[in-house]
Amino acid sequence: MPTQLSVNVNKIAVLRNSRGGGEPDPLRAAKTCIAAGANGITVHPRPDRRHIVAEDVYRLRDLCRGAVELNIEGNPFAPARPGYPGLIPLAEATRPEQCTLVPDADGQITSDHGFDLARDAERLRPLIAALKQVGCRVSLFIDAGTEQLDIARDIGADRIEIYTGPFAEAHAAGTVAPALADCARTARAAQAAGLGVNAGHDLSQSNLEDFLVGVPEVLEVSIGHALFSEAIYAGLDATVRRYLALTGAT
Ligand SMILES: CC(=O)[C@@H](O)[C@H](O)COP(=O)(O)O
Ligand SMILES: NCC(=O)COP(=O)(O)O
Repeated sequence: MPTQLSVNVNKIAVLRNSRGGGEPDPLRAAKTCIAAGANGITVHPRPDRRHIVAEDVYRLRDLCRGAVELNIEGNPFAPARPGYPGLIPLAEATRPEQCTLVPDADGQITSDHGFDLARDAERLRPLIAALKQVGCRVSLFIDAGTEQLDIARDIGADRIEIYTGPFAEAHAAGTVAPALADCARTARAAQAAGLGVNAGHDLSQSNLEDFLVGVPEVLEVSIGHALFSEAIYAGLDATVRRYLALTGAT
């Protein structure tokens, strides 16, 4: 079965929020991704509303329903606050096909580590049960190299998502072998425990093929930052030419 691609549209909302209007619209970007064949849409609404907000998630829910998987990421321990309902209430309201739980602290620039399963398991257990109750598949964000994946299965998780930031960094530095081996070992341990394996963070056209060759049977990758960076470069030439046609310079 080919690895499914879920496009993370956070970055479209970063650009939109920088001007305070409605453009670019994550919904329109998601529509284009789905029309191009993407298998899912990922969002990571953060309590500080820096990019995707709950209102986006409701609209994306309607767009994805019956078409592709909606994957909502977030810290299940982060409390609700004005403008942020909390991950579990948001999932209860929107019933995404998948929720990926990520242990992000407030104000982190981006996700940079997975759960400590031995420490976090008992707090996660009832939250995973609540998500399963509304029909979500539950995936836990996990560092490559993590042992004890039986714990993840025992508390009710369906999948893990391997945090691929260190792999991507090592790939760019030309020293990828140990990081890739860590990812492969963790994937095998998760699969042996009966869990599915997703992966994400800083995956790109430069490193994805090597990752998928080195780590077998990855069910889904979620990609945002690099995908939209690459899309800017891919579309820039044609866009400049269209403006020049409008100014009469060509
Ligand atoms: C969970 C994860 O891996 C992150 O990549 C995250 O979804 C990205 O979040 P930001 O777009 O806020 O950096
Ligand atoms: N779960 C990872 C994700 O959704 C996208 O991460 P990135 O490609 O924006 O680093």
